Amino acid sequence: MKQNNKIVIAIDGFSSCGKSTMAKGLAKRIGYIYIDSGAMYRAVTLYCINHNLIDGNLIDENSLKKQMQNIHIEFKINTQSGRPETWLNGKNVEQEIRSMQVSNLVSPVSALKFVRTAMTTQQQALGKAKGIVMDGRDIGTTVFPHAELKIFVTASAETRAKRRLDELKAKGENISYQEVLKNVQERDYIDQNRSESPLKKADDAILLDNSDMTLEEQDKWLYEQYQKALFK
Ligand SMILES: Nc1ncnc2c1ncn2[C@@H]1O[C@H](COP(=O)(O)OP(=O)(O)O)[C@@H](O)[C@H]1O
Ligand SMILES: Nc1ccn([C@@H]2O[C@H](COP(=O)(O)OP(=O)(O)O)[C@@H](O)[C@H]2O)c(=O)n1
Repeated sequence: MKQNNKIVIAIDGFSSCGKSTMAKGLAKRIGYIYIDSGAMYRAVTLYCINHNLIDGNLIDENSLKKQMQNIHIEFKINTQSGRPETWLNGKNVEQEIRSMQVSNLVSPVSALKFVRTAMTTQQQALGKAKGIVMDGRDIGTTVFPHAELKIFVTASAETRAKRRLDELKAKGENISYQEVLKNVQERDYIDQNRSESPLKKADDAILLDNSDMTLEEQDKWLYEQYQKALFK
C-alpha cells in the first residue's frame, strides 16, 4: 500500500555491481531517503575491530552479542557533498568502513543471526514511512518483502572487481586487482551460502545485469522501473 504515493525500493545484488550508485542517484532524483544497509554491517565490523572482538578470522560472538546494545549507527548528510555518511557511536566512520580490512571481515560478521536481527530491525524502522531506497543483499527478501519495487543487480565478478579496484585506487588505496577479485568472490560466496537471510534474488525482483551499461544507462533504466512501479 502506497503512503501518499511513496513506495519502498529495494536494490539488492552482488558486491560492487553498482547498487549504491544506482540507489543514491534515484533517491536524489525522486527526493527519497537513501539507506546503505551494507554500511551498517560494515560499521558493526569496524566496532569489532576497534574493540578487539576479532582474532584473525575468529569472532568473539558472546562478547559481540552482549555489546550489540553499545553499537549506535546513524546516517548524517554531509552538508558539503550532500551525500549521507555513516556515523558509529558519534564518530564519522564513512571512510574507515570502506577499507579492505573491513571488507575482509564484514561477511563473517554479517552471517551472525543476532547481528542480522539487530540490523534488520533498524532497517525496517527506517523504512516505516516508505519513500526510501535501500540497497544491500536481503532487502527485497527479508527486510522489505512487500517492497513495491525490487531490483537485483549483477555483473561478472571480473567487471565488479575492476570497478571496485578503480574506486579504491581513486581513494588512494594501494591494492592489486587480484586482491580485490579474491575479496569480491569470497564475500559473494559467504553471502550466498550463509543460513541467515542469504544473498539471493527475490522471486518478484527485476534482474539487471549491468556489465555493459554505463552509469547513465543504468540510472535511466532504474528511473523507468520506478515510474512503472508507481503506476502498478
Ligand atoms: N555501470 C557501471 N559502469 C562502470 N562503473 C560503475 C557502474 N556502476 C557503478 N560503477 C562504479 O563501480 C563502483 C562500485 O559501485 P557501487 O555503487 O559502490 O557498488 P555496490 O554498491 O554494488 O557495492 C563505484 O566506483 C561506481 O562508480
Ligand atoms: N543487507 C545487507 C547488506 C550488506 N551485507 C553484508 O555487508 C557486506 C558489505 O556490504 P556492502 O554493500 O557495503 O558491500 P559492497 O557491495 O559495497 O561491496 C556484504 O558483503 C554482506 O556480507 C549483508 O549481509 N546484508
